Amino acid sequence: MTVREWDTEKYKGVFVAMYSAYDDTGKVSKERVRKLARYYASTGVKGLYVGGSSGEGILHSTEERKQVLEAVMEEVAKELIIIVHVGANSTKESVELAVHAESVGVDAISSVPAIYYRLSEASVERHWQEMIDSTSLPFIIYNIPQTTGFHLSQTLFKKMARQDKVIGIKMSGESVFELQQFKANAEKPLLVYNGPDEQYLGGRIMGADGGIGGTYGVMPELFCRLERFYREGEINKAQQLQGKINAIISKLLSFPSLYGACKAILSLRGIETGVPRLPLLPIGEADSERLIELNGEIEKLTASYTSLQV
Ligand SMILES: CC(=O)N[C@@H]([C@@H](O)[C@H](O)[C@H](O)CO)[C@@H](O)CC(=O)C(=O)O
Repeated sequence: MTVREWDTEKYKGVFVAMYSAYDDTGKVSKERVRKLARYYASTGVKGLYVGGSSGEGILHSTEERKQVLEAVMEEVAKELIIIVHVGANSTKESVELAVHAESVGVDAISSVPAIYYRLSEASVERHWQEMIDSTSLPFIIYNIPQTTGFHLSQTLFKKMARQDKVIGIKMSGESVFELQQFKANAEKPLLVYNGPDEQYLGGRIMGADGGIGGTYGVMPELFCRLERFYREGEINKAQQLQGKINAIISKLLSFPSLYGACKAILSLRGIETGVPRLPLLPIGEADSERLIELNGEIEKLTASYTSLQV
């Protein structure tokens, strides 16, 4: 069998886990999705991760997930690398989304294990395998044990990673040791993405090839700067910037919902994405002053770092 060589370079770097975009009645708005994607295309990020946790994919109908992806592809497919999360509770729906993703030309598909049922490794393996076999696209495992409850073992990971089409893992668990182990245990060069935005630098130092994160969405230029510091070996500067980013993330996490806060910040910048879908909470009036202040802080920090780019 010929081993297919993927251009893994194109998958390395900063990927925004893109938020959902709804109209004012809560329906998915293709127009707003396009506007959000266009904004990210202007910031220097490598690509987008569509329909993941930050994208609320799991709260959307299959049709809505297709609509979101189509809007993204229509707007930025030529400029950004697009990875789409196709994981759903049933394998059947996940496969349908994977096939659709291939038909619109994404660069890779990705999936969490199915949630709700306490699944065996064999079950998760089969779930992923059906998706992998349904397209000719590369596949990126999405490991996020704190939300799915599924702890991916190195054994299953190793087995999955032997396949040509499995090119990477998005490691949203918090252990950078485990992240490093995924990299070390793959029997081929394999992409590892840092998941926790608070330790982007830590993940990179321990072997990640880039990151996929939700809070990048309100400060994409800062994560691009952090990536650049790391690539240029400016570790002290990178450490300082990571500290400043973390102060912002802590404030974002102090609101009733992280996505609500991020979406409200985008709205302050004229990018409307609506409020998150329940049960994720919106941000109330009482928090608006604090949000304006935080947005100002992010913009000031971004300006101070982008002025460094000559
Ligand atoms: C557990 C969790 O949700 N982690 C987030 C982070 O971006 C996270 O929101 C951030 O580090 C703030 O804690 C990402 O790893 C998830 C992600 O990329 C996604 O939206 O799919």
